Amino acid sequence: MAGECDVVVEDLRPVPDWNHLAGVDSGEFGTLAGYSTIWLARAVGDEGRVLTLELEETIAAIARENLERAGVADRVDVVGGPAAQSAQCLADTHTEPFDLVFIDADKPSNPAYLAVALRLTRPGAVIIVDDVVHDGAVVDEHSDDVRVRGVRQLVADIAADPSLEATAVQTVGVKGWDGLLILRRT
Ligand SMILES: C[S@@+](CC[C@H](N)C(=O)[O-])C[C@H]1O[C@@H](n2cnc3c(N)ncnc32)[C@H](O)[C@@H]1O
Repeated sequence: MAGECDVVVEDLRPVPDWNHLAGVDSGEFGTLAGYSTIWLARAVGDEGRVLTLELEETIAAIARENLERAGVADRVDVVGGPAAQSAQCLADTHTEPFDLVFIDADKPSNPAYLAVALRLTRPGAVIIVDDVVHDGAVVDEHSDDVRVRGVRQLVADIAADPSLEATAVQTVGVKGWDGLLILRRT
């Protein structure tokens, strides 16, 4: 690997060899303690793989422990570092596409995550983005909330891409972390 990928691969841990993957594979932006990762890992089954990207190495370590406890660590790779950079490295160096991507990291980066997720998936794949309603704040086109602006740009990018079908679903939330966007590559 060369250039920016050196930082991810050498400073953190090796990006796994995704060329061996078979069956259903999922990617995740934003791991935290691994709660959603465990659901993804159970969903992909014995033959599937999950790659999850987490900025903070200390948090990634907690997620790995939880994945061990849940009995799914053998099918998950937690990669520490900035998700956009790690995903870009994967897109540049591996061809194996994901069947499903879950985007749930820093919200201002949502447009960048969508762009690289499209490089890591093939037609028919599903991409899910969490927290896209923000208690209704996303309808305010003048909002200076960077999370809202990230979601609004994401939605605009999706609307401008005729190869994508998407819908947003409201969910119940009390802290402004609500709403799911589900999109499918046609
Ligand atoms: C909402 S939490 C993820 C929750 C998790 N997906 C779940 O549902 O259980 C967001 C996570 O994204 C991580 N994060 C924030 N900025 C990031 C970045 N630039 N790259 C990767 N991860 C990032 C945070 O450290 C945090 O752990």
